[in-house]
Amino acid sequence: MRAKVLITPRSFLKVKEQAQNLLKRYDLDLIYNDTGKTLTEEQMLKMCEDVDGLIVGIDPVTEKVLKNARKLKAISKYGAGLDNIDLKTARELGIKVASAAGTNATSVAELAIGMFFALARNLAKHVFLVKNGGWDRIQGVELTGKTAGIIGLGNIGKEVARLANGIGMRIIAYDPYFEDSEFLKKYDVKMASLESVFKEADFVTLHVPLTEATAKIVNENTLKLMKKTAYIVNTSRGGLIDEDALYEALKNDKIAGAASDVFSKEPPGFHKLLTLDNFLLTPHIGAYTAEAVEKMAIKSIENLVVLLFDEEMKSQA
Ligand SMILES: NC(=O)c1ccc[n+]([C@@H]2O[C@H](COP(=O)([O-])OP(=O)(O)OC[C@H]3O[C@@H](n4cnc5c(N)ncnc54)[C@H](O)[C@@H]3O)[C@@H](O)[C@H]2O)c1
Ligand SMILES: O=C(O)CC[C@@H](O)C(=O)O
Repeated sequence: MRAKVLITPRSFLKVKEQAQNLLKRYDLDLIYNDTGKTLTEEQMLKMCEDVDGLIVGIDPVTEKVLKNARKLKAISKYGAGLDNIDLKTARELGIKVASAAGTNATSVAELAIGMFFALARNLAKHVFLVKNGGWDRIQGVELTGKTAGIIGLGNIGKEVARLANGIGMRIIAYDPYFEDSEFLKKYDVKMASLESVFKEADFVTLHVPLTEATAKIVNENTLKLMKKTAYIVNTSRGGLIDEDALYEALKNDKIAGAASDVFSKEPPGFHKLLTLDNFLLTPHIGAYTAEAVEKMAIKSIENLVVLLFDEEMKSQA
């Protein structure tokens, strides 16, 4: 019987033809999410009910969804973060999971560095000001010579380090699992404690996965360690920040500003952070580039084939 695969990411539709071409040698029925939105748990429950494989974006793959998906054998993440998948239940049910980490590292790192520049030169405020008839100038700061504090030195964190090094920033990083001393030498990165990163960095940037250990890693206590002139950038997951504590720190000018691509609830709807002009935001666009979309699609397809058929993808030549 043909295996059925649900493909949920909205941006996957942009490379649908290429994906179908890659998969044409396999006996698969492909079903797409054509709602134009991230699926809810209710929708996932129904749509996963009779599928053998899943290529998933940030839609919720909860315990309830997994237990209801009786035929599901493989989940291939279209992207890096696995926090939307209940990995413990998947393991218990024998459902295999793979990540496409690395495929969007350049795109996310470029957005993080873009946010450094936008914060340093008040780009959003200046655009708004001039479009509203003003011509005032807000003094900015240079990035050259400033300290980038990278929390999580994986695929994205390393790209941020490479780019920050190119700009002439001093780089410190916290990642207890990092072991590549050659990389540290090449890009002049100094490993530091989490506390030192918060204390010393002019730009703290988050690149850890959302787990029990990292949830609210930015909180009242860690924000208190930061310099009044420092900025925080989050292109990882909303749950890494205690958003109430960030609001208080920004509102009371305890730190200079923050930029976030991600929120604990997406879309955030009305959120008090959105009322602050030292808070920049984007709607989870980190991986939304032509290049990353293609790489995520190809890698998630390759991973699915390995998980479902236990083989490397057959050459398309
Ligand atoms: N905004 C977006 O669209 C977007 C796109 C891609 C990834 N992301 C997020 O970025 C995260 C990182 O992606 P990646 O590709 O770099 O992942 P990765 O797995 O390559 O790197 C994660 C790094 O975090 C480190 N780490 C894990 N737990 C830690 C802890 N408790 N303290 C410090 N370091 C810890 C790991 O050692 C690893 O080096 C993803 O998990 C995802 O949540 C967001
Ligand atoms: O589906 C997307 O576009 C985002 C995926 C991204 O958050 C990731 O974890 O790689």
